[in-house]
Amino acid sequence: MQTWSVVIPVKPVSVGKSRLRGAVPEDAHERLALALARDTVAAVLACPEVGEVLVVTDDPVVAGVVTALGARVAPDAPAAGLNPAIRYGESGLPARSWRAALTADLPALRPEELGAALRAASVAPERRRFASDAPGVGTVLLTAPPGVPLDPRFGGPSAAAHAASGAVPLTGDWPSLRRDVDTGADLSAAHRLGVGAHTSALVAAPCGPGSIPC
Ligand SMILES: Nc1nc2c(ncn2[C@@H]2O[C@H](COP(=O)(O)OP(=O)(O)OP(=O)(O)O)[C@@H](O)[C@H]2O)c(=O)[nH]1
Ligand SMILES: C=C(OP(=O)(O)O)C(=O)O
Repeated sequence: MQTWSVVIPVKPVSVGKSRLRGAVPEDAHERLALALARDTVAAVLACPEVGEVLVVTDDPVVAGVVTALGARVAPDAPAAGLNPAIRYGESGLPARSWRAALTADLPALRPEELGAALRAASVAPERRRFASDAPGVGTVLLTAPPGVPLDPRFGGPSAAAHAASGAVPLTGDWPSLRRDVDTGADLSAAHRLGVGAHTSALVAAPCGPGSIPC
């Protein structure tokens, strides 16, 4: 079994997850953004295939929470957006490691599904691999074998961008891995799959009074 080093970029919660604003009361938005990242990082650290997690963030609260979970933290030194943050994080990983980048908005992530995706990424073809999000438009996971740069193309229709750059899609049935949360509807879908403890604590049961949208 390969052991993976995983980079997770996290935007400061004061500005992150802007498309999700309104899904919970305004005064809970930043706590929700923090909870999404916290549940994601906890699931990644619980995955036996993962040897280390490096979170790239300028948010001191996120940094404190993920450090307590067992992740390493690097500042977002480039301050130039998501892909530069991932490249910067990658530069801090062991040179000959199997590497992955994962978004921090996967609150339903199950460690066994991430592990299955990483195992699939470590067999032939030993190339850059990616897992698209549930709609098949974005990307949740990008991987590279030792010696091959991740060369991330996250943002917008990134599944097509990763494929065009030569990365090979991972085709497994991993609903919790593919369920990123950008909108209230995504949050409802994640809640139906079963979210981690911190997200769960902030999200009422779907379809009830005062609940997130169904
Ligand atoms: N360190 C860092 N992480 C980023 C940056 N931009 C996005 N991310 C992270 O990259 C992942 C995917 O980004 P999005 O899903 O678009 O998240 P977002 O930018 O917070 O969401 P919106 O404001 O709704 O666009 C999330 O884990 C974000 O926290 C950045 O400039 N720096
Ligand atoms: C950054 C990405 O995520 P989102 O769909 O949240 O913009 C992406 O899919 O490349």
